Amino acid sequence: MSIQLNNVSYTYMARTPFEKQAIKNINLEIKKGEFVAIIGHTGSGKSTLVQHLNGLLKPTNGSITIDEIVLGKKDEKSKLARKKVGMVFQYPEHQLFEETIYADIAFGPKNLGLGKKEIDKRVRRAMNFVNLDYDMYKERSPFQLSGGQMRRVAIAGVVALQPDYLVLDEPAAGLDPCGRDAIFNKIVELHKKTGIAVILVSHNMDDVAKMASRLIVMKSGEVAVDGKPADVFKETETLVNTGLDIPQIISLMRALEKRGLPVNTDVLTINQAVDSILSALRGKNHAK
Ligand SMILES: Nc1ncnc2c1ncn2[C@@H]1O[C@H](COP(=O)(O)OP(=O)(O)OP(=O)(O)O)[C@@H](O)[C@H]1O
Repeated sequence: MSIQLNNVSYTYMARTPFEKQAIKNINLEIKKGEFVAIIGHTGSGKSTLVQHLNGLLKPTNGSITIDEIVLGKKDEKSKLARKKVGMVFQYPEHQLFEETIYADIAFGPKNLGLGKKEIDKRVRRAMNFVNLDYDMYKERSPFQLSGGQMRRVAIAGVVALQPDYLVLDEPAAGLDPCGRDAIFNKIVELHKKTGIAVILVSHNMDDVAKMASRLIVMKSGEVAVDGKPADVFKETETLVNTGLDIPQIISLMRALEKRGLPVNTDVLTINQAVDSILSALRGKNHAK
């Protein structure tokens, strides 16, 4: 079970004087259950790429399959396959439009043709998931909420669809550090609890290093590197050429290693770094 992109290219305003090729010859497979981050400089083609994953954009060349169903045909199978992919756009709160939070979250499940009982169950679960108290918030207008809360309602609306693949395009853009952490913790929790595949677009290496088990680095519309975070961060030259920084935690570990402390430079989290530094220091003390 996977989403496959076979030699996918996309050109905006094709065959006009303004045409712009945004992605070129992309071959990728994203399997069910993966946590993939797509990272790259602004304009590298990340948003264009992910808008292909649920058939929102149709490739100028190449093809996309979801669980072996080819997208783009107007048949029932293709429509059902697209519904397996939930999409949270940049600034999703701009897409809230119903009068109540309940109605906004229920909108997608209603469109799936689900019954009232099932819709209610999903709305409750989705609100609970994003930490919005059902009884307190269900009748409120989404437009009376803070930016972070509006964002949570928008994410709940996609979660309520119970997709197999969840695509999030910069879901924490514009939020303060607390809001960012809250959103990212929820995404990680959802992934762990349900096994949903997460495809997360980000500019920020530090954010994705902690969460994703695979990084896809985009440069000028192409995939520059694709692999496990620790392996991707070893491609320092490519990353620098791509305009990306390696995570600060890895820079720190490399600096310590250069100064003679035998630390593990593959660590991705603060806890791993602390453990590695402590054990390197203990080793040094033993050697004395
Ligand atoms: N609607 C559009 N019409 C014309 N060109 C576009 C359009 N959307 C994007 N582009 C161009 O396609 C290229 C890739 O854009 P895209 O938005 O996919 O990049 P991105 O990596 O997601 O950037 P960002 O991080 O800034 O969101 C850019 O050169 C951009 O200017």
